[in-house]
Amino acid sequence: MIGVRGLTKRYGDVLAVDDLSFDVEPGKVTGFLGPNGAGKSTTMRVVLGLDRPTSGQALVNGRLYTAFAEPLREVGALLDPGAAHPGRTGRAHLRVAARANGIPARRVEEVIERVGLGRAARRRIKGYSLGMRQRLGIAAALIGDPGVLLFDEPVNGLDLDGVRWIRGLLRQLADEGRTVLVSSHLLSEMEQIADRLVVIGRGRLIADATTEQILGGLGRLQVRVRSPRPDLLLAGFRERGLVVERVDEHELRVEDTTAEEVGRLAHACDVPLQHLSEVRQSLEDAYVELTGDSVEYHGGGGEAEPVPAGGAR
Ligand SMILES: Nc1ncnc2c1ncn2[C@@H]1O[C@H](COP(=O)(O)OP(=O)(O)OP(=O)(O)O)[C@@H](O)[C@H]1O
Repeated sequence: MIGVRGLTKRYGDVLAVDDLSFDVEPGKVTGFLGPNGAGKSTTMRVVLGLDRPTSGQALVNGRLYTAFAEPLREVGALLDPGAAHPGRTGRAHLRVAARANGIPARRVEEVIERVGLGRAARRRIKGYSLGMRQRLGIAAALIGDPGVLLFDEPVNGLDLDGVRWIRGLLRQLADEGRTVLVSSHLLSEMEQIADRLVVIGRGRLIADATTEQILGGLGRLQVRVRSPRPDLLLAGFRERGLVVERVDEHELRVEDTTAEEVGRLAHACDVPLQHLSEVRQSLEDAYVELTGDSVEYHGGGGEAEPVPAGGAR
């Protein structure tokens, strides 16, 4: 169990995490979703005692990380897969971590097997592919058999096999009753992995619910309508409080309604239609809209421009 309470973290002028509160429960994969710079890594670092909060706190099983005598037995984390000493073998790297935490050496062999590192464990880390480094990082996270696990962007840069393997592993770890928090900036990835989602932007909580609830609330229905008299339709729809946008000379897009409703209104306005269809906004578009005001930088074709306070786009 992880409990984040009123967590705020400032780095000088940068407010990385802003009064953030959420819980991560055992037995589920919880996705920690947000655009780049949203504050996911900072939050994870505070949970792991690697950064001090400016205010508020993050507890693991009701205690501060720094209060654990043998923290690797409580919490395991994959933060930076490049952190291992390149001259060591994978096995030696894991043995050092085990010894430092009073964990028996046989556990090293168990985790090597669990992550499928196999014979690569005998080789020096500098020769590892990204996928092997990732497996080694996960082996290190699992070494103390912890009940709480944090993975920061674990599928970044992996090929499809690696991505599938990580998905399967996260599911198994949750099914074993562990608390699993996994961060990503990709909704499409989280959709396939997470039971619950904690969505943040600019350090603030945007949504905290089951993946199903969040996805169900995204992707609004829009109606495309073509007519030789779009001006009349536009005025008629707006009069009835509908949100309408002009797509081109003859086509309008009406938000949050149904084709039936639009057809009825067009008939009431006595305007002929040439086309009427319902389109669901894509989840990616909806996610960008949801977190849009909170994105730290928006690409503007050339140099990225910082967004002024207030989040104007
Ligand atoms: N040590 C630091 N010093 C100064 N600013 C920092 C530091 N660490 C993070 N930040 C800033 O805090 C904000 C949140 O960063 P963080 O890395 O937590 O976001 P993130 O959601 O993990 O993003 P990403 O997906 O890009 O890793 C950013 O504006 C970042 O530049």
